[in-house]
Amino acid sequence: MDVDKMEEKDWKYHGEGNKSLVLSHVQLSRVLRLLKYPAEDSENPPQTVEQAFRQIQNIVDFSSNVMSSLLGEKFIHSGEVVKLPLEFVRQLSIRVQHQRPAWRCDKVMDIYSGCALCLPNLTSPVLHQPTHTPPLCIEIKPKCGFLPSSKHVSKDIKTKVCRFCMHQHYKVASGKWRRRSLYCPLDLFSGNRQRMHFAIRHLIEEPQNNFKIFKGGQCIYSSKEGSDDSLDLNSLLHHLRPYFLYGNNRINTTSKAVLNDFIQVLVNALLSGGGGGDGGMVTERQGEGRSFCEASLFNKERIRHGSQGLPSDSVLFRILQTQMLDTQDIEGLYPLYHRVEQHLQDFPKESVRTRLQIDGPYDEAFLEKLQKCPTEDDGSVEFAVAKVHQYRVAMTAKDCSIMVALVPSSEKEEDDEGQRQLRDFLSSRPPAFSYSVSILDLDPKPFDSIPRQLRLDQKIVSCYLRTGGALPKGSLPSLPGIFTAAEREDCTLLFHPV
Ligand SMILES: O=P(O)(O)O[C@@H]1[C@@H](OP(=O)(O)O)[C@H](OP(=O)(O)O)[C@H](O)[C@H](OP(=O)(O)O)[C@H]1OP(=O)(O)O
Ligand SMILES: Nc1ncnc2c1ncn2[C@@H]1O[C@H](COP(=O)(O)OP(=O)(O)OP(=O)(O)O)[C@@H](O)[C@H]1O
Repeated sequence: MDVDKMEEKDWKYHGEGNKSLVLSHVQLSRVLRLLKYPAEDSENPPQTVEQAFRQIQNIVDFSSNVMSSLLGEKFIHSGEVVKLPLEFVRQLSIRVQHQRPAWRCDKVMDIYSGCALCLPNLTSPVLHQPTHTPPLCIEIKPKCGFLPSSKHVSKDIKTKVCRFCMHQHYKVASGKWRRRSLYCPLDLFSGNRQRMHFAIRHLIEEPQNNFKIFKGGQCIYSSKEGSDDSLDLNSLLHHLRPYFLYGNNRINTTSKAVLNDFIQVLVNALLSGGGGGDGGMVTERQGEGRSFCEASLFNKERIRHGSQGLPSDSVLFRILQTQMLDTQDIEGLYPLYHRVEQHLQDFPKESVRTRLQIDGPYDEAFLEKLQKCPTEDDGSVEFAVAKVHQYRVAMTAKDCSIMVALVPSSEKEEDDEGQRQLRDFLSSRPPAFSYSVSILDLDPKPFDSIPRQLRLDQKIVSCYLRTGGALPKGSLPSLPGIFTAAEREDCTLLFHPV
């Protein structure tokens, strides 16, 4: 990308999270990810250009040297740091301001450093040929997929109800979201198609910041964050229908069938090895007790084919394994964090912080530290720091997103259109898609975010225990058309035999 020839008109607002704002190129399959700062800092940049550059380089290094090795290279696009003309950044910041959701405007885009991360645009993959049907890209932020079993967990409820489901109560109580999502990550990570299907329906019903759909690079379905606007399922179905018309269903494809087929294709991609293909070996998951959340509405008695587990080359398996590097739970980790903190206070030289790689560099030595961490605590600062590093990596895996790009198989790939239709007709299967699976948002979590984690954990658990898992009236999702009353009663009605 030639940064000297950058023109504002070629870039548009694409999206944002808590700490970065993303712009996409109108023609090239590229995005620029810029840092955000608290609005109070908008007059004075909170860090120097060198620090901003280092922060973004750290993101690239962490993704390419650490997360890529744990999650699998094939899923990762680490990108590169670019230095943009300041005037270009300032003009863009003004141009995109009105498109930003109000609830994200407590932070402003960094207009001082000119540093940004340049990445492939995962919502308009290059494998798409412009003449054909645009790709559908589905973004899922799955969050934590297991229940802790650490001996340090002090509240029994944490071993029964997953963090996401408990957190929903806190989010509704604190006004972050008006309605509770009934999505449960443990269902998505189960590897059981029925449970995964159930989980995805709940993501569609109440997407919050966990689910988005893009068509040809445009976001066509997401929560209108902070607003009470109801979601438009009919509009979504209108977009999806052309992708799922096939065989004898060409005319009479019901909304339910379209949605079921869409979810089935998505589940296939999530269980696959990441780029076409059939998935490979099925690996047994951890003990059943850790993989069911008591707050999930999925009726576990109804599982028809037992728990299949996740294929070891699937994106969900890799993410879950990395999340499970959090072996101590925040309650067990905090004293180890405290040991490191104490050591840094006792030896305040910068060289100590550097030797322990508290703020990077995120290189092979960092990866080795966390991979070679002994199982027994010998009381050393090295043990504590390795556990903290593992925890931070697990945090990143608990907060990353998956992007699944679905491209309808082109006529070329399908030997002959007529034959394809006949095959679809005979098999009553949805049409074929090629797909690619990527993981985004693999930033390192700062060392000093750990005390906040402990406080948040305590707030979430005490809120859940205080309310007994009950929610205020009207805070349950109610998107017409996703679940009928009967389906809520019996989720097994939802599924095609597979
Ligand atoms: O703590 P959590 O689980 O609420 O996760 C935070 C996310 O909230 P969520 O619950 O997904 O809505 C939060 O997402 P939102 O701002 O709510 O969209 C961020 O991803 C935050 O990460 P960071 O501080 O920006 O690096 C996330 O913080 P970390 O815990 O990953 O630091
Ligand atoms: N490479 C990419 N291609 C396409 N879209 C992207 C890409 N990277 C990010 N996005 C979009 O921009 C949004 C914000 O990006 P991202 O999740 O990285 O921000 P963040 O501030 O790190 O989020 P968080 O709130 O989790 O900290 C994403 O949800 C996604 O929709």
